[in-house]
Amino acid sequence: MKCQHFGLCGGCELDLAYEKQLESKLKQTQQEFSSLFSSNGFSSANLSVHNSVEWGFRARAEFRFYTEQNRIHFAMSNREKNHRTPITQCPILLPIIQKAMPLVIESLEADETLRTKVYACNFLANIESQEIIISLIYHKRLDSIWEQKAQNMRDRLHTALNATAHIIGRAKNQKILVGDFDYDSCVRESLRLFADSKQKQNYTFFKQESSFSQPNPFINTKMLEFVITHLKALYPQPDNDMLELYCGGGNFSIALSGVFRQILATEVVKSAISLLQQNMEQNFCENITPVRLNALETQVALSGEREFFRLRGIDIKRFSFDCVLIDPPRSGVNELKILHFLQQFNTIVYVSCKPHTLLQDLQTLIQSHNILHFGLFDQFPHTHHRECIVILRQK
Ligand SMILES: C[S@@+](CC[C@H](N)C(=O)[O-])C[C@H]1O[C@@H](n2cnc3c(N)ncnc32)[C@H](O)[C@@H]1O
Repeated sequence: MKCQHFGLCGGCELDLAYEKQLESKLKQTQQEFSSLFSSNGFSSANLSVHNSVEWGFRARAEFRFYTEQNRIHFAMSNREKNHRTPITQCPILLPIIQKAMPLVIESLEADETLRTKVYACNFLANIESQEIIISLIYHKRLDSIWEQKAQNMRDRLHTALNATAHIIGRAKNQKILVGDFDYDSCVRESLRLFADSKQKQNYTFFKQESSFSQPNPFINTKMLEFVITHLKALYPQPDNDMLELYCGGGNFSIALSGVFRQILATEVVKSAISLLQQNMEQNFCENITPVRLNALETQVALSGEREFFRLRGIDIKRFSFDCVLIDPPRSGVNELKILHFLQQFNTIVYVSCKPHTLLQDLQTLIQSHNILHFGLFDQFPHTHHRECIVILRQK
């Protein structure tokens, strides 16, 4: 293992050659889903596996600080014990985050205002390693002196990293932005899909410090390509409409806007909906309608069970949905009413970060649908985590 903190920090778990890790994830998935596959007539040999870059892939990181003999360190908790391990490097992070880590420590050690009562630090960077947000979180009120010091720190980081650096100071009921953000608390990422082919799809996507964003941008590119490729085969012309639940800032919505005539994208978090609106504007996507509704509310609204003020001005009847895409949190859909609603669509795309809940939800969905494609994506090498995308079609 390349990392000196392996076994002490609670992050990585697998100390195996990368090919062996993929093999074992594939085997485990085939075993767990074998009876579901056979009852649905899907051959597990058709399960596709998508590898990640092995190191330098993670665009988000969260650390605590740990002070020992007047020296400040990044820290991670050990999985079993409630013990903080000092971290000096982390090779799974994007190169710009790895480069920024010792510079952050240097800045804190050199300045008492920045160092006092700081207890955590989050990083968010873009795939190109050209832009980074460093969030410093405090147990104290931040004042103008802190802001000036943070500005100096940002200028130093900017030069040392040869990249755009921003600092966010957070404390109770307080958030101070230090940097020239293009959009509130966001980094700008250039997505290059199908880079080696004629159907290149390049666009810009904003990722926000406080909202969900895909942690491994290399795997995210592969996930988007997988979904676009298979949906384009089902929908060669943009004549159909798609409903999306759990859309976040529009990672899938923006990528799929060329495949569909219209997309209705729903999500529970208000700031994620604003982020999606910003991403639509940035990419001139006029065929996406974002609405803040949770998954159950979406089902209730579209089934005509109740009217929502949040849907005022939106003519639901103008949509003719054929496809639904869902990307729920780890708990899955886990609601029979929503699963039955999903069964009304010809195509279901299920993006899952937890095979266990995916398996549970699929038990219902395969009663009406056949599995066409099943992709396993290695979002987090060196851990047991498995990300799956399943595309189902009505029987
Ligand atoms: C795994 S993220 C996926 C986001 C997006 N598809 C992406 O790729 O970035 C799950 C999203 O579901 C949202 N969410 C969580 N519970 C929800 C619910 N009950 N109804 C709707 N959205 C929900 C979260 O806010 C989050 O944005």
